[in-house]
Amino acid sequence: MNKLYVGSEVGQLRRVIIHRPERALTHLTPSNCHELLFDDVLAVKRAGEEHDIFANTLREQGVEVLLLHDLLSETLSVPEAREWLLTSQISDFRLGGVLANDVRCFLADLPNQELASILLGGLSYGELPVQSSSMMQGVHERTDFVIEPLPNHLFTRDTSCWIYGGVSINPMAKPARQRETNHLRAIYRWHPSFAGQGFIKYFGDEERNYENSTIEGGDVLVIGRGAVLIGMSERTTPQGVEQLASSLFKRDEVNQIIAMQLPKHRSCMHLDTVMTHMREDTFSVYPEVVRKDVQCWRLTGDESGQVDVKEAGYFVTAIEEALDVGPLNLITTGGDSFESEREQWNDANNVLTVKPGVVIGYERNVYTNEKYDKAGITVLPIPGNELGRGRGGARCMSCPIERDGI
Ligand SMILES: NC(=O)NCCC[C@H](N)C(=O)O
Repeated sequence: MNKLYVGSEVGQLRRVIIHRPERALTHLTPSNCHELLFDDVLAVKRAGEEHDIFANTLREQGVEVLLLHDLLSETLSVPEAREWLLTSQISDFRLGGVLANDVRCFLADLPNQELASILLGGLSYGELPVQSSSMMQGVHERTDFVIEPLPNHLFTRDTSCWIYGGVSINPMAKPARQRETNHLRAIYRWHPSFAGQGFIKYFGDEERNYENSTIEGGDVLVIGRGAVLIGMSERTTPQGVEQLASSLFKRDEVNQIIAMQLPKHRSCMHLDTVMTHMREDTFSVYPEVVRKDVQCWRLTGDESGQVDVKEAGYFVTAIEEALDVGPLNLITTGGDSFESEREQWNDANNVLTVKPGVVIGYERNVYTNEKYDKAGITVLPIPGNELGRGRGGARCMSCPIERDGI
């Protein structure tokens, strides 16, 4: 077993968790998709095929691919994990004691793969083969959910993120994603690839109300040399950043955090939708958002967990200093202003670097990909006409658990 460690954004990628979307997508409808943070319904079979191409592109680059569905099923074979997941995901507070108990009894008899599929993909009242005495069944339609689907598990980047020798298991900002976190808590606690592997859990492993301290991994860039770049976006709050920072400094895993303020818009819901790292001295940026005047702070601290915050001026200079490189090469979204706005929306800036200067990106972003090519960045193109409707690209769809430093 190799070490669980993510030393950068751009070093050789070695192992990654991704999620092939299946059952959850079959539950997406025009009436519920916006609440579930998708802009449209997807062609389910085609989305799976697109995802298979993504997975194979990673494998061809020598990356070991772990599938979230398999990890969850394997975790469910540990009796304590099964018990914990059934109690926490099908809680009495969520469904009322009577229905929760009936649903848990039904689920407890299912094989691991099938149970994982329902936990990830949801269960409607019409699909529940149990007649409960609970009032809940009486007051709900067949298409209402007993267990809400979690289609955004597709974006494994966000729910947990590895930073050097440990992981943050993230309290998510939006209700549609909050149940995802327990799946990752269970996997990291009980799955044999993780249990007892001696990695650090920086933040989010406790079952408690984290209130406003939310973090999502799309905002966290492990830029290397002990530095971390974090976006404070629609999802990640300054309170969340300070909590994570304190734990990172306490464990002595990080020497500085650069925190950037972002507008609270869906088009830039996470930092990685407007900025990704492609080579040690090269970033992709969407210039409409990643502007010179964004507010930026440098956080430092020590093993007491105390965090010191100072204004850091221009974020590019802060990154150059942290990495001891310069000047940084910023490749902006391609095309005229119409084209670049359209391509950013379709995740042209959200590429996954597999090794320095080699990235996976959606093939549809022709203007931006051309600019990458001209700058000497190799784009391994994947189709994303279906997957992209969830508003995430290759970086969003991957959770690296093992990657070299720079
Ligand atoms: N890192 C990312 O930007 N992830 C994409 C998340 C898309 C998802 N539909 C969401 O709204 O959370």
